[in-house]
Amino acid sequence: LRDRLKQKNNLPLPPGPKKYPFIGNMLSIPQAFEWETYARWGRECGSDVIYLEGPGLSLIVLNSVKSVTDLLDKRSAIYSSRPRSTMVNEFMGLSWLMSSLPYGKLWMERRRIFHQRFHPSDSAVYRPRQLAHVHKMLLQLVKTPQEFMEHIKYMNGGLTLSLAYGIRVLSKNDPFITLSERVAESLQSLSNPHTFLIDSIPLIRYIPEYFPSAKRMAREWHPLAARLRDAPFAAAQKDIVGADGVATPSFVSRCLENLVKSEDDDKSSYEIIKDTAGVFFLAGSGSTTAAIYTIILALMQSPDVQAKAQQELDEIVGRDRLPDLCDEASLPYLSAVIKEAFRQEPVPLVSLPHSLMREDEYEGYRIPAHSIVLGNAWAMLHNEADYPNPELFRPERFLKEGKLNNDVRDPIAISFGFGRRACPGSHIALSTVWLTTASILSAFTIMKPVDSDGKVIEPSMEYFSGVASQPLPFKCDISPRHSGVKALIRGAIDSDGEGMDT
Ligand code: HEM
Repeated sequence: LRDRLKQKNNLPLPPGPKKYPFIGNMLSIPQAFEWETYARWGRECGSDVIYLEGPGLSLIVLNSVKSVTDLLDKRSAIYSSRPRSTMVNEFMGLSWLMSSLPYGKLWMERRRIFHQRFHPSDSAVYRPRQLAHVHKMLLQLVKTPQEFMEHIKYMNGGLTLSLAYGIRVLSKNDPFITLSERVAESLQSLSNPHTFLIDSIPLIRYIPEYFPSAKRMAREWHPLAARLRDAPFAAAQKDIVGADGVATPSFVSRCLENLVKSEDDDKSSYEIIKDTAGVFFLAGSGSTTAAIYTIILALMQSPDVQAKAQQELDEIVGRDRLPDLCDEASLPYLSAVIKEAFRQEPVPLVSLPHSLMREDEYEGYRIPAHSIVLGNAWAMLHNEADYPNPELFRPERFLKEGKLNNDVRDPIAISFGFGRRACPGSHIALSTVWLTTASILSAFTIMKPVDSDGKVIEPSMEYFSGVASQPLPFKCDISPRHSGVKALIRGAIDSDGEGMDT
């Protein structure tokens, strides 16, 4: 063993951009849109695995599907921890969040209960509520189409709150939605190495005054994170023991019922349920909303793509009903549109940071223990070899003879992360994205708005640079495709009826 370790220690580190004494690469890593720089450095070094360093920090960026599969998937037993973060755990008070827990018992307990209660095969639990929330959102689009971004955000927030806690949101200014938005904002910088650098200075936790921004974070974000975990859980518990004793079924209600049945009164069981519901709510709404905004923007920019998707919907679904999840397999063009949107603008451009649990060796390079490992989804999804002319929005690249072409790499397999830490909510996210896109396209036309002089207003196409990539607010003209749209939506809402409560 000693010989082997010695051998590994003699191996070179993977290549990377020029490093300076003491500070390594820290001055050259951009504060924003770093995925494009990582991809360029990879090309310049002729390697899909690059190494960057800073004081107390070693960072590995994986720019190819091969390296991600070899390391994060096949060696996930050692690549599945998360870096310990003073920023997230102590300043922000998010040490309970499953997505930042290190690999180990606490993470496994939470991940297990998530899978048990939201198993992909269990769509009967969430499908009725997805339909009900999407239909409600469609009606809002008829009434105030200019507020489409707000309606989509409320639909996703309402759906996750309903599934996790059985809580119904207010149609405006909902305190829980505002809370989750603020906590999500605080997490936006999480995959940028500058955040890790602050984490890598061990004394920082004792001197928060030294960093004014850290002090502000500690003061503002800590109570918000605690409220996010406690307040909706308390509301759900109150509902369960409410006046009529009838609670809306939810993740929390089912888990608590189970505890009562099993007479398991252990405090830690409550904590696991509370933490898991909290991460479901926080991780579930923002990223799905971001994906839908991207699709709407792409469809507005490509009227010909939109027209083809609508033609397919008219042929298969018709105009007498709204789409349902069971239509998905019959609508390959629409599936290709969604794949192309995930490819062109992946929601997390760089996956959440993984942490290597012990030293490793890959293709003749040494990967130091505790390295932070980032999968650069943007580089993989903009790779010319898999996706020629990657800058173009072209759903046809996924089709052959009118069917989905399985020979083209599926962007969905890259967009939701890797190995044991891959997104556990991907099936809910994908079905919500699909149903929302199909329903909006079947009922509405999305166009660029015009100003008072009749001039088309072009979107800036600018994106917010953070963990979840989302277009900056943009305007769009959404109008019903035919005169029967409102009645169709009202009919769907009437038949959902209990959907809100199943
Ligand atoms: C379009 C929407 C979504 C995208 C693109 C997305 C993507 C991701 C990615 C890339 C990761 C990190 C994976 C890694 O570390 O390799 C992740 C983690 C996670 N996601 Fe999602 N996600 C989405 C929606 C959701 C939804 C709807 C939920 C919950 C219902 C959810 C729950 C989680 C959780 C709990 C984690 C942390 C997993 C862990 O650390 O073990 N996500 N997601």
